[in-house]
Amino acid sequence: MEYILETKELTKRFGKEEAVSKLDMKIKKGEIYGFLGPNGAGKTTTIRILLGLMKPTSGSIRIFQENLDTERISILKRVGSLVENPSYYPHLTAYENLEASRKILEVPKARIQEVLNIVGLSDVTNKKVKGFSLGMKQRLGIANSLMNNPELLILDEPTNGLDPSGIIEIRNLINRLANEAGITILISSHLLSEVDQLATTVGIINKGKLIFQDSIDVMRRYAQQSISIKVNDSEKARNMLFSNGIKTNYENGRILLPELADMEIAEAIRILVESGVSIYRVEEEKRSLEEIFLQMTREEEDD
Ligand SMILES: Nc1ncnc2c1ncn2[C@@H]1O[C@H](COP(=O)(O)OP(=O)(O)OP(=O)(O)O)[C@@H](O)[C@H]1O
Repeated sequence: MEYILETKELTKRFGKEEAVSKLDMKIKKGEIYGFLGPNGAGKTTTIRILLGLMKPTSGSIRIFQENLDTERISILKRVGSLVENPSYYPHLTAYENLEASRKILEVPKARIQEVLNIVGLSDVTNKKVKGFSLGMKQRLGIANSLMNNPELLILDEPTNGLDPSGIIEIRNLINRLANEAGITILISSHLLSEVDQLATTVGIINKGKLIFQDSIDVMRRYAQQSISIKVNDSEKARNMLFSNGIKTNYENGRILLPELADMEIAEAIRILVESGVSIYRVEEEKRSLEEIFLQMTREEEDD
């Protein structure tokens, strides 16, 4: 498998603290990779390293199958990025702000109008940025990241602080960039809900470690239902089930059976009834993806 971006044992230490720890990140061409983790997990540090803004302590990075350490300039010409709190000239118009980066990137003037069209800001081309909403500023930031026609776009928390409609606008824009323009996108967020309808693959980072990296469908499978049973004597019930080869979990006063076939559930209930346990409730529980994400990051904390 060829990856457009691949890190090996990427590590960054600040003093004693390991902000990024042996990260093996793999991003395929054309996908939207959701890079998730709670605040302080190491997302921004990772992204800064991927953009060559910070040196890793150890480990390697390959982008477009080339070594970032030695081919930095030629690689970064093909990458677009939006990092936290982009700076603008508030008294300049959207056009003038993009003109400033156009000069640095040495791309044709026509590209400015093109990128403003792509992000849906063409009708405010000549309006001063100081009057823009946060969502418009983020879209301008994305327009700016597209100036060099990138093959890989790296967006650090592009929906942070936006209201629900702003989040949807950015989401639609990112979808179009991936599906119509074929750009590979890495998008970070501390909220799964912001990327779960967008990302094809998710990488979850917690305390500097990548604790999950797979397709969103695999993650969804974790969200499958379990059966929760409320009984009068849960210890006895769990022991009875265990001695019959059925492992259970215990949560909030309820016994949780994993994903089982109907016949197996029936068998479990029969065992309980025959051993004299009173059953008060049998319910199906479906965890949301968000709950799974929280649980994954919480379990690590308990270590
Ligand atoms: N320049 C630095 N010097 C020292 N420590 C740092 C530096 N930059 C980041 N850290 C630490 O590294 C850890 C990871 O921070 P990072 O900003 O990468 O997390 P994050 O996942 O991006 O979180 P957020 O969503 O809050 O930005 C934190 O504990 C942070 O305090």
